[in-house]
Amino acid sequence: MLQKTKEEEPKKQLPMSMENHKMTVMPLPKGRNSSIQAFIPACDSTGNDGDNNNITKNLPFSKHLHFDVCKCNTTWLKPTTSPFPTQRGCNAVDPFANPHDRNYDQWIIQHPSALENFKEIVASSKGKSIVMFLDYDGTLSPIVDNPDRAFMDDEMRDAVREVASCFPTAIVTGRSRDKVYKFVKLEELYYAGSHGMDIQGPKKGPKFAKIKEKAVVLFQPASKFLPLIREVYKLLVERTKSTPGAKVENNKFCLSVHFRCVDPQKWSSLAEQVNAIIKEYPNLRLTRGRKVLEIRPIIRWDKGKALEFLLESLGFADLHSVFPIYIGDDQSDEDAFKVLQHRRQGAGILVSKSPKETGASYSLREPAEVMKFLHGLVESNKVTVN
Ligand SMILES: O=P(O)(O)OC[C@H]1O[C@H](O[C@H]2O[C@H](CO)[C@@H](O)[C@H](O)[C@H]2O)[C@H](O)[C@@H](O)[C@@H]1O
Repeated sequence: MLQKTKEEEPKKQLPMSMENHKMTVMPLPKGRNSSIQAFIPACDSTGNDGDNNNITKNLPFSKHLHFDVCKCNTTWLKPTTSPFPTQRGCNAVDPFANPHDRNYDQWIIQHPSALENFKEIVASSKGKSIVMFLDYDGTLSPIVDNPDRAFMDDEMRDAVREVASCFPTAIVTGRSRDKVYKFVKLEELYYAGSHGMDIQGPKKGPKFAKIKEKAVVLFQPASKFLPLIREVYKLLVERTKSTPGAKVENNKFCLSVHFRCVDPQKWSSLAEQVNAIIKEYPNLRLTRGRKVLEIRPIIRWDKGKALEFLLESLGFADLHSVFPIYIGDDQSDEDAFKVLQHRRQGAGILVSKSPKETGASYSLREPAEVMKFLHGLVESNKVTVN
């Protein structure tokens, strides 16, 4: 049964153009069991760790060819011209590789390394203003068992600080804004917490000429859901406490139920518990991340909408003069990749070591590569400026 939901319009003090952004109702998964299954990740035969639920084998090559930057079909035959050495060298397919590697090798042709194609990305951004969007978990910090200890190291912080000194930079995360700020600790950034439902501009005034000072003070399109979220948080804590390892995280406008430390035999019953609660609340919906179930208000506001909102608020609505770069690792980041695909603008970069169905044009394997990429951008900006 498709759940009938009320269409919720965020109350706005929005830029005029945002008023045209239609909210659409997200259909919830059909049927009890199918919805539960939809949220239970399974390890695949290639030995992936179960985070990557969208692993697809033998992806059709034409599926995600919405590249803003030129990606000639034959570039993979050439050795890399990137200044960055990578683990995999060039992208040529090895016909004798084992099936898992072959899947990766095919996938990487569609989503080539942002490091190996660094010059291409920079060339595409030439004459345009880069705006950086960075997810947090799995992108700036490694995935760890305890979400309260997902610290970002100082080297990464320096890299983000430097990038933010060159380009407007936003952290876009499922975490609460306060919590991610405690991890990142940089005042000069934009923060979009709770999957973009809690946006705040930099505490330190941005120095970019084009940006109106404090263009975004605070934007919280889901604020009226706050009492509901608090209520459901308590319920979830109460009802999941019998499942060892389960952890409920309050992300202010959304909630996370972590099952990374839960015995896989108990994943299904945990998902049933969560699902049963969500069924009682038609104004909430369930999505899935890396070993986490995410409970959010029904409004169609996500990381993609947050990206559009920030671009417009920053005065960067003009498609031709702006080059947004979005880096993220999780399912929720796909909403932002889709926006870039749709606008045929900028570059979406997925952080993943294994093939995943994605709307991102490029890939990076892990946070360490994200850091190299950020350093590269800073260096290339110095060359441009000087
Ligand atoms: O949008 P993000 O910044 O990627 O946030 C998505 C979720 O990230 C966090 O959970 C993930 O990272 C944890 C720490 O490494 C890990 O233990 C967990 O399994 C991952 O799903 C965060 O704790 C969640 O609330 C966010 O929804």
